[in-house]
Amino acid sequence: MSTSEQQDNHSVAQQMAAAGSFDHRKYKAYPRLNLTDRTWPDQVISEAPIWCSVDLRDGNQALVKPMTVAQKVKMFALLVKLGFKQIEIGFPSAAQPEFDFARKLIEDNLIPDDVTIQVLTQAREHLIGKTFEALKGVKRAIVHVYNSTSTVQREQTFSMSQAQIAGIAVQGARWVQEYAARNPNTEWTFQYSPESFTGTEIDYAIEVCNQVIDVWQPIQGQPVIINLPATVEMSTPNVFADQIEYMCRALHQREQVIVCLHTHNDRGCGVAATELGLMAGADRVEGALLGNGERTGNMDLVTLAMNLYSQGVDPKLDFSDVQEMLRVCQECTDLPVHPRHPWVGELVYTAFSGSHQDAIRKSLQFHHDKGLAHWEVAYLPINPADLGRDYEAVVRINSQSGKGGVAHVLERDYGIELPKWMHQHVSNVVQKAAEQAGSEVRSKEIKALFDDHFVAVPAGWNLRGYDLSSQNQQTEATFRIEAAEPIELTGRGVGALEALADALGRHYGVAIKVSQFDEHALRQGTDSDAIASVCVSVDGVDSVAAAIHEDTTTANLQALLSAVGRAAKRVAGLQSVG
Ligand SMILES: CC(=O)SCCNC(=O)CCNC(=O)[C@H](O)C(C)(C)COP(=O)(O)OP(=O)(O)OC[C@H]1O[C@@H](n2cnc3c(N)ncnc32)[C@H](O)[C@@H]1OP(=O)(O)O
Ligand SMILES: CC(C)C(=O)C(=O)O
Ligand SMILES: [Mg+2]
Repeated sequence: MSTSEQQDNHSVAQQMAAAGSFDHRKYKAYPRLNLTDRTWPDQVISEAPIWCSVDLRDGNQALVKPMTVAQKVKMFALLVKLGFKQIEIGFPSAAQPEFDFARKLIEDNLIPDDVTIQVLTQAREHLIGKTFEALKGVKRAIVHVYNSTSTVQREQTFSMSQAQIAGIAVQGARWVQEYAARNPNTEWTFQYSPESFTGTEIDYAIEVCNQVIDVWQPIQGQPVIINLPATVEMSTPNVFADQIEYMCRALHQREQVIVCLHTHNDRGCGVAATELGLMAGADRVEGALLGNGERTGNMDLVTLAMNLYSQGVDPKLDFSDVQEMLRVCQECTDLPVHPRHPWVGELVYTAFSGSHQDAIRKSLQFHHDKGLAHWEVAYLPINPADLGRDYEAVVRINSQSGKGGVAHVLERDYGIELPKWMHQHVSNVVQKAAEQAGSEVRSKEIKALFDDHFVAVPAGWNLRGYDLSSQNQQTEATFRIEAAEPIELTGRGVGALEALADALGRHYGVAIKVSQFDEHALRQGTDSDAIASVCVSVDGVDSVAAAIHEDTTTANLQALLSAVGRAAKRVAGLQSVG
C-alpha cells in the first residue's frame, strides 16, 4: 500500500471513529409506503412457498472460511435430503472452488432429477460467460443475475443515474438470454434481483424489474423469477409487506413471474418479513439453514418451515432428524448454534422454571389421558419428538424448579409416581441440593437424593419378616425387626399397616398415626416391584419414607418402619427403647 493510500485509509478510519458516537440523531426513519388498500393483513399462509436454499452462496460468502468443495458436497447432500428442490450452489465466476463445485455436481451426476441448481452472477459479460461455462451439460438451471439499484449504491458505489443502472440490469438480462440461447440443451430459468431493493425507490424498482421482464418475455415460455431482496433489512416487516404487495400489483406479466423474497435479518425480523411478504403475494422464498448469511444472516429456512409446520401446514421440508442437520451445518460452516435458536436450539424445549414444569407435566398427562387429536400442550408449541428430540430435555432441574418438575423427572425416568402429598417433601431435598450446587441437578442425582432421603432404610429399622392373620376385618400380626438386637413385636389393627403402627406405638410408648399412604407398581424395573410411600405422625412429629419391594405388603410395612425410624432423632420416645 502506498503512503498516500495509507493516509487515505487512516483519515477514513478517523472520520468513522469521530462519527461513531452513540447518537441516534444521525439516523433517519425509513419512508413509509402509502398503500392504503393493502390486502395482505387478511391473508393466511396455507401452503409452503417454493423453497430455495442459498446456504451454498449467500451463506458461504459470509463465512470466515468459505466451504471447501468437499464441505459443499456435504451441504448439498443435506439440502437434498431435507427436501429442497431448488438450491443456489454458488457464484461460479467468483472463485475456482465455486466453479469446480458446479462442475463436480454436474460431472459426477450428483443433482437428482427433481432438483434444480441455481447460480448467481453480476451483470458483467465475462462473469456471465464464465457462469455458463460452469453450467455446461446441466439438465436444468436457474441463472440469477443481479445489480444494485438503491439510491446509495447508485450515487456512492456506481456514480450512475437511474437510467444507467437500469441499463446494467437490461444488458445483464440480455447477456443471460444470449448465453442461454447458445446452450439450448439445458432447460433455463432466469432470475433477476434488484439488489439492495429495500434501499431503492419503489417505483424505480418496478421500472427496472419490468424492463428486465420485458427483455425476458416469460409469456413466451421461459420462466422468470423476480427476487426482491431485503439486502439490508431497513424497516418493520409490515412496510416490507406493503412493498411486496405493491410490486406484485405492478410487475408486468405477473402470471408468468415468480415473485421471490430474500430477506436478511439486520433488525431481527427476517422471518417475520418473509411471512408477511408471502401474505402479500410472493411465491418463492430464499434463505439459509439456521439463518447463516451476510451480517446478521439470511432468513432462517428452518424457522420459517417449522412455523408453517406448527400451524398444521405441510412445509414440504423434512426436519425430522434435526441433530443430523445441526451436525452437518456445523461441520460445513464452523458456526455454533445458539441453544435458544427457534425450534432447534438445545434448550428450546427445556423448562427449568417450576411453574412451566408443573404445567408441562399436567398438560402432557392430560393430552395422554384424553388422547387429543391435536397437539395442545402448555409451553410446547410442537411435540419435540417430531424433531427427533427426547423428552429428557423437556424438564431439567435447578434452583428455579418446583415440585412438579422433580415429580416429573422421577416419573419419566424411573417410573416413580410420587403421590401429590409427597411432592413437597422430595422437592425440598432437591431444592436444597440445587441451591448448594448452584447448577443443574441431573436426573440421576435426583434419584440418588430420593433414595438417600426416602428409600434408604435407617439402621435398625429393617423389616425381617412378618406373619399376619385376619379375622372380621381385624389383623393380628407379628413383625421381626432387625434393630441393634433383633426384636419381635406384635400388634393389631385394620390391616397390616395399622397393626405395625400399633405394635411400634406400644413398644416405644409413642403415638403413631399414618396420615398419608400410597402404593403403586413401578413402571420401570422388575415388573413385580412396588413402591409404597408413607407419612406418619409420631408424637406429633411428621416423617415420610418410601420403600420398594417385590412384595407389596413388605413395601408398605417397610415404608412405615422407615418413616418411624427417620423420626427417631426428633422423637425422644423412639430413642428410649432398644
Ligand atoms: C448482496 C449480495 O450478496 S450480492 C452478491 C455478493 N457476492 C459476492 O460478491 C461474492 C463473490 N464476488 C466476487 O468474488 C467478486 O466480487 C467477483 C469475482 C464477482 C468480481 O470481482 P472483481 O471484479 O474483482 O471485483 P468487484 O466485485 O469489486 O467489482 C466491482 C466492479 O463491478 C461492478 N459491479 C459490481 N456489481 C455489479 C453487478 N451486479 N453488475 C454489474 N457490475 C457490477 C462495480 O461497479 C465495479 O465496477 P468498477 O470496477 O468499474 O468500479
Ligand atoms: C444477490 C442478492 C439477492 C442478495 O444476496 C441480497 O440482496 O441479499
Ligand atoms: Mg443476500
